[in-house]
Amino acid sequence: MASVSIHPALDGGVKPGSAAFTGGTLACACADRPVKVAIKGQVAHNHACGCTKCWKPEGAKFSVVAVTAHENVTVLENGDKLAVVDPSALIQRHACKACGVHMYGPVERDHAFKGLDFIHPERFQEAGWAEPGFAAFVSSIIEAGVDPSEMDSVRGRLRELGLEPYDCLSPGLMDYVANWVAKRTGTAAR
Ligand SMILES: N[C@@H](CCC(=O)N[C@@H](CSCO)C(=O)NCC(=O)O)C(=O)O
Ligand SMILES: [Zn+2]
Ligand SMILES: [Zn+2]
Repeated sequence: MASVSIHPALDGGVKPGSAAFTGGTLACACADRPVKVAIKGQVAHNHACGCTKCWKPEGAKFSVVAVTAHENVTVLENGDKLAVVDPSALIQRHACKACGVHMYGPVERDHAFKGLDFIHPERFQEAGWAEPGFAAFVSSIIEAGVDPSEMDSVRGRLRELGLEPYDCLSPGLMDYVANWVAKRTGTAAR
């Protein structure tokens, strides 16, 4: 039986990134006047995300999403096509109004991720972006309509691809967020 599809860029195996990648240009899916956004440097914390809020290509169960510092993000072309998907969300996802691709999503609110922008490296016109290292918000794919009976095969396939499945973020990132809160409340050990 064919294995369950996770994402078209991952189904054939996770392609390792290149140490020589110094950034590139993200392009939306429009043939006419595509939105282009320059990203300086390699991306960080790349992961597959099963949440309903991240942009996914048609038919994909997961998105591929990473972060970069906001200062590394520059809208190059056709920025007039961008609109914020959900102004009340932590991540201010700027999407192309014509094709729906999310181009960058800054976190501006007081939060552990403030100053970071979420981007979708599969939209880079260049190869070499750092590969995803884990899968986040896996149970959330049920919210998008996946049958709960499929979850064992989804988690099994993610493990086969080397993407450990978590139902929130990875333990390292969850610890980072919790310690940011502990520092705020004065209870942090260090
Ligand atoms: N079950 C919800 C989860 C949505 C969610 O919390 N998403 C995470 C991960 S996005 C990339 O890692 C998050 O941090 N969201 C903040 C935001 O969306 O602003 C669902 O599936 O909708
Ligand atoms: Zn577009
Ligand atoms: Zn997400």
